[in-house]
Amino acid sequence: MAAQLLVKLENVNKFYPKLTSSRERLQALWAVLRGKGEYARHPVLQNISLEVYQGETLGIIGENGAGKSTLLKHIAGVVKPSSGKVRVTGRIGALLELGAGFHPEYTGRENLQLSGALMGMGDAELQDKLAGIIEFADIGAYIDEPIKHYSSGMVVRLGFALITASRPDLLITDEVLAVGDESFQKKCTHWMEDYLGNGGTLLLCSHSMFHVQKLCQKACWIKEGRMVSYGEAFQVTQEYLAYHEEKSRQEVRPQTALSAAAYQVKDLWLQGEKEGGLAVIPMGEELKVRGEVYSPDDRTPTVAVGIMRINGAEIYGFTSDVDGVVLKRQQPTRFRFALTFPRLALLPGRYKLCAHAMDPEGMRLFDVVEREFQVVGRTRELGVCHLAHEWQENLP
Ligand SMILES: Nc1ncnc2c1ncn2[C@@H]1O[C@H](COP(=O)(O)OP(=O)(O)OP(=O)(O)O)[C@@H](O)[C@H]1O
Repeated sequence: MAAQLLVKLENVNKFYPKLTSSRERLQALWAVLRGKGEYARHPVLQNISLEVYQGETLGIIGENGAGKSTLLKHIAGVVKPSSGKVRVTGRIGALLELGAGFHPEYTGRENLQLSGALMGMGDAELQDKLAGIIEFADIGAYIDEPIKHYSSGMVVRLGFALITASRPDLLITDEVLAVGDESFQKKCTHWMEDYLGNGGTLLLCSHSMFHVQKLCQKACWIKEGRMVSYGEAFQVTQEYLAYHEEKSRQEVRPQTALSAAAYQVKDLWLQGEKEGGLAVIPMGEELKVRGEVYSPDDRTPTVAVGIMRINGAEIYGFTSDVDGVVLKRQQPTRFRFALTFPRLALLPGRYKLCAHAMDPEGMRLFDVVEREFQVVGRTRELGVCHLAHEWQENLP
C-alpha cells in the first residue's frame, strides 16, 4: 500500500514586517489601519515546496534566523502563508515554542487535563493515560505547581510527555528538545526511535547534525528563507557542515598565520585492518583505533574520532578534550592517540572511520583522514538500533 501523503507545501512564501523600533511599529500600524500605506516587509520563506509521506523523517537545518521555525509553524497550522498552499492531514503533535499551549497559572496536572481535552481525549482516556504521562514527565511534586514556577526543562518534559500519550501521525519538534537534560533527551530519543519504528512521521528542526543524522532519513537545508538542499540526511548535513567549515575557515584565515593543514592527522589504524584491504569487524565487537597527529606549535591539539555509516545516518564521535580519546605526546610536535569504541550498535554494512585534527580549543577543524571498514554479522529484522550486547544475546 502506498504511504499516505501527510504534508504538502506548494510555493509557500511568508513575509514579516521589517520593523525594528517600537516607534516604527506603531507608525506602521497606524498607517495600515488608516489604509494609508504599507510597512516594509522582508521575506522569511521563499517558494518552499515540500512533501512528507507517512513514515518519513525529515530534519530541517539552517543557521539562526533562516526560517526553520517559521516553516514548522506553517505545517503545525500556527502561522498562515502570505502566499502558496499548505496541506496537512492526520493528527499532529507539535512541540514548537517553550510552553506554547500551556496556561502559566494552571498546574501541570490541570494543563494536561486541558490540553488532553483539546487534543480530543475523552475523560476516560485521559484518566487512563494521565499516570503514564506524569511518569514520563518525571517532574515529581511540581506536577501540582503552576507552570509559571517551572524551569524551561520541566515545561519541555511536560509537553513531550503529553505527546507520547497522543501517538500523533505527525510529530513536529523544534529545537526545544535541546532544553531537556541529557537523560531526558535520551528518553525522548528512545521514544522517538520506537515511534518511528512503528511507522511514525517526524519533522525535526535542529542545530544538532548528530540528532538529524541519527533520527532522520531526509533533511532540508533552509538558508535565508530558501531551500538550498533537500535529500538524504547524511548528504545534506555533510553539505551544511562543509559550508560552515569553509565559512569559518574564511573568517579565521586573516587572523592567523597558521595554514589550513597546520594540525595534521598523520596516520590512522583500525584493529583488524589488512595491508591495503578493508578491515572487517564482527558485529558487537569493540573497535580499537589508533593514530598519530602532528602539532605545528607543540601545543596539544584536539583530536576527534568518529564513525559514519556510508550512505546512512548512523554517526558516533568522541573527542580528546571531552571524552574517550587518549592523547599522548611522543615528541614535542607528535602525539599518539587511541580510542576503544565501546561495543557499538553498528548494523552490518560499510562504515567510514574519520579522524579530525583540531586546534587545542577544538574550535577549528583542520584535517580529516578517513578509513573504510565493514561490519559483518547476522541480524533479525531490526528497524531500530539496539545495543550490541542485546543483539548478541538474541543471536541464534
Ligand atoms: N512574528 C514575527 N514577526 C516578525 N519577524 C519574525 C517573526 N517570527 C520570525 N520572524 C523573523 O523571521 C526570520 C526567521 O525566523 P525563524 O524563527 O523561523 O528562524 P530559525 O531558522 O528558526 O532560527 P533559529 O535557529 O534562531 O531558531 C527571522 O529573521 C525572524 O526575526
